[in-house]
Amino acid sequence: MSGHGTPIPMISHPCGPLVGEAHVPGDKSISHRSLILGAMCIGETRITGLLEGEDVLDTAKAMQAFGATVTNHGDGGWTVSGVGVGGFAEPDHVIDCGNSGTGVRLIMGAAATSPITVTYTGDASLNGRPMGRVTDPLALFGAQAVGRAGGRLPMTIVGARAPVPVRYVVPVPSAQVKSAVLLAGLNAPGQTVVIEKEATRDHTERMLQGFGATLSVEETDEGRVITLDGQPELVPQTIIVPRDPSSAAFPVCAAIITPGSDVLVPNIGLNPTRAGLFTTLQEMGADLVYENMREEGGEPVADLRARFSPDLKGIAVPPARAASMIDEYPVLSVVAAFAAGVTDMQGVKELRVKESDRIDAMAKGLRAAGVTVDEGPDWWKITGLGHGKVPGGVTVASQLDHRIAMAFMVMGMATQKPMRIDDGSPIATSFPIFEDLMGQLGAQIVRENA
Ligand SMILES: O=C(O)C1=C[C@@H](OP(=O)(O)O)[C@@H](O)[C@H](O)C1
Ligand SMILES: C=C(OP(=O)(O)O)C(=O)O
Repeated sequence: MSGHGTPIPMISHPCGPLVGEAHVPGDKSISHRSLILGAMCIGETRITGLLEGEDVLDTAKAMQAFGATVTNHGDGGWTVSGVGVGGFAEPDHVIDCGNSGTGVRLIMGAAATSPITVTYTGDASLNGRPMGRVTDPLALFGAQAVGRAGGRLPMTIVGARAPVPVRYVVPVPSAQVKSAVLLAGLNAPGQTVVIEKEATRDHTERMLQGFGATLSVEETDEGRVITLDGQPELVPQTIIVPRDPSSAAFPVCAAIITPGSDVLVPNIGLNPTRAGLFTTLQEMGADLVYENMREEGGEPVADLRARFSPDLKGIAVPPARAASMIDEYPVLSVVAAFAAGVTDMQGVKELRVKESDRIDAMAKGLRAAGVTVDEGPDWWKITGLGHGKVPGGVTVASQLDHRIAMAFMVMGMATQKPMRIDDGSPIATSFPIFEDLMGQLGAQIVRENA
């Protein structure tokens, strides 16, 4: 859906200890991919634990527009009856991906090597984000894109009639770009090769292999070289979506900064391409432990136990870790405000092209709340004030960005005065049960005018 309707202002009041279990929803990245790959098989893919957030529901609608049958059976159980690789029909309406960069970029890739013409749009946030990073490699396959200035949505892509395989070095660390190229490569003959200099989340590679594609990954001096054999017959799967580490970040960070807290977040995937925040928090001195470490579906999984951490210290976050925690910097910057000393985050220019410019959005709110933030094009530094010393007491613009909205709601749990956001409605894109879940732990988040 484009836009988020009426804004929902929310206030987070300083609260007592957060205690209990936090069952966060399914992984957003894996949910999108389950629907898209399910639509590219002949036969029925079964999915349990799908994230039923707006971003993923928009992808489900898009898959239907391409001819797949997507059915919600309740309780997170979904099926997708696909149309096969190269089987996408031309949609008879514009594909609206709402707020979702992942949704639109992966779908553009999946559709670009079929002989169909598709027009894409989104909300004001998505329509401001760069799409050239995807349409440039799609042009190499033979797809032609016409969008607004600067490669922005709304945009029409005329799919390649006779796609050719591609060898592409991804110029920015982006799993969305890598995935768009691999999904386009599915319907090109021969081998498509994607090279990434920095490893990004590898769900597409793992899931393509799981769906029966022939795909290899080689670590070379050039980077990670991913080779995909085109035009496979994908085989429908049964997928259990793990819980989202990027959503787990919010109750974990809230517990770490709120005195007396003890929160268990069960069943969180710790794929190394996603778990950078948790390592960073441990290096800052957080009382965060992995309990019940195990393997599920070939991925490391643990229950995360986070307790109030009185002796947090600022650290330099290694730039090489950025991709593995890219969506977690907003909430990390909140934790940094409660630490002693400086938290230095380098190599993070991708933060400036997310749902908002996340460095700018966080810096504005943190500064208004009494915290010193220094920033440059691809870095920022937070000078922490320590526990109990962060003033708060301000309203922040969430800028159609769910992670900004949730980060400031977490902050308000431990500031001296409440934190208010002008609009909490974007939270529903990735974490629709956020308010209830945090409320059950003891948070006091209230909707204004409710
Ligand atoms: O591939 C994915 O599922 C995602 C990749 C990341 O984006 P980029 O590829 O733009 O870094 C991340 O920020 C997004 O939330 C999900
Ligand atoms: C960046 C994000 O999502 P997307 O790019 O899919 O909009 C996110 O969820 O933090």
